[in-house]
Amino acid sequence: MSEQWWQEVAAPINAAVQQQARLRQTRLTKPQGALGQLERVAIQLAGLQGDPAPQLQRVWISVFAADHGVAVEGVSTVPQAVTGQMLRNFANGGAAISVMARELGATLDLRDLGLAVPIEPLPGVHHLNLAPGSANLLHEPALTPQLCEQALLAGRQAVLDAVGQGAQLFIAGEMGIGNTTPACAMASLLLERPVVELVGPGTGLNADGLRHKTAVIEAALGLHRPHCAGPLDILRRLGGLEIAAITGAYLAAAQQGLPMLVDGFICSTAALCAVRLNPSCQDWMLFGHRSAEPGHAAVLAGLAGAPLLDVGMRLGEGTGAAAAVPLLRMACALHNGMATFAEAAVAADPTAC
Ligand SMILES: Cc1cc2ncn([C@H]3O[C@H](COP(=O)(O)O)[C@@H](O)[C@H]3O)c2cc1C
Ligand SMILES: O=C(O)c1cccnc1
Repeated sequence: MSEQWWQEVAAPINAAVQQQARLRQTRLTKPQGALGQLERVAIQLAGLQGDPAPQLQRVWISVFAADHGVAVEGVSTVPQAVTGQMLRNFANGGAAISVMARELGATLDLRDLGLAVPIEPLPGVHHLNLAPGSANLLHEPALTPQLCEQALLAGRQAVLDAVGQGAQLFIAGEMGIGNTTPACAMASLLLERPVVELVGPGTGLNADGLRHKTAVIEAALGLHRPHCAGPLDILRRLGGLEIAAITGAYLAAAQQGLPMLVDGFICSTAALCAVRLNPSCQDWMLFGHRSAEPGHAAVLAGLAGAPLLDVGMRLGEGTGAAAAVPLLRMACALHNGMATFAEAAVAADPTAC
């Protein structure tokens, strides 16, 4: 493997199959474009899967958990111990993403990159324990170059495991108390937008809390901005273990030819970083929802991403992506199962005019 594996170009899209799917959509018994985004995503999935009849039976969800040193600055409403407690909840089946994975018949894969408050080993969870969370980005880089590299590779490994199990769609989720702070800091530098336009309440900060969080992020940017020459510096200095792992996962998914459905603000910021590191991975991304976290809209715009849902969710864990899977499955079923004008003997074929 080359030193910078993430720069290897993404898998090619099957343009011929995509064109075939586009043509089929014009022949199905409906006015042109009447199924809106459902048409667009079915065509996209056909091209990505290289299959004129795209399928989404096997969905894989990897949730990456890690703590953040900056949490000690009071940028979240809850203590760091909640990261590990929620990981246990994921494993025990009680978290939102656990329920959604069951409902979807999806694989729920859990990866612990490093917690500040250790928990007992959980059966079925990959405890990587790279570090006891990231360092406090208010005072120093969140990650060392070595940790950043290890976290990127951990994300890649999750994708390789998903591919090995025959996954047809990859969803990344995150759990890390305080992680809307690093995500906001990264988004501010990646998009060159002021912090105030991107910062949000995360778990539910009030106005005072939001002002404090904004000041912390601005101070951190003052420290790191002069040292950030590109997306890798931004990831390493301002990100965190799970954000780097998700970035690595997205890069690897595109390289492996595995379509991915991106979640909310934090995952989308990792997606933006992945696209800045390797623009070829963008074609493999679909976007599940627009989170209520205010900065998400700007990050999506930076990715030219059209989210399928906008239902006021702001949880993370991969839940906004998981919520969109039934809609994607519906899009595939319509694409594969509807009759054409010729088959149904419907004389309203717009392509015949
Ligand atoms: C019980 C609980 C479950 C969660 N699941 C995801 N998050 C979400 O909230 C955190 C980010 O918000 P902030 O930056 O304000 O800490 C992340 O862990 C994210 O996944 C949760 C947060 C809580 C409290
Ligand atoms: O959009 C997200 O990913 C999000 C928003 C708030 C808290 N945690 C995650």
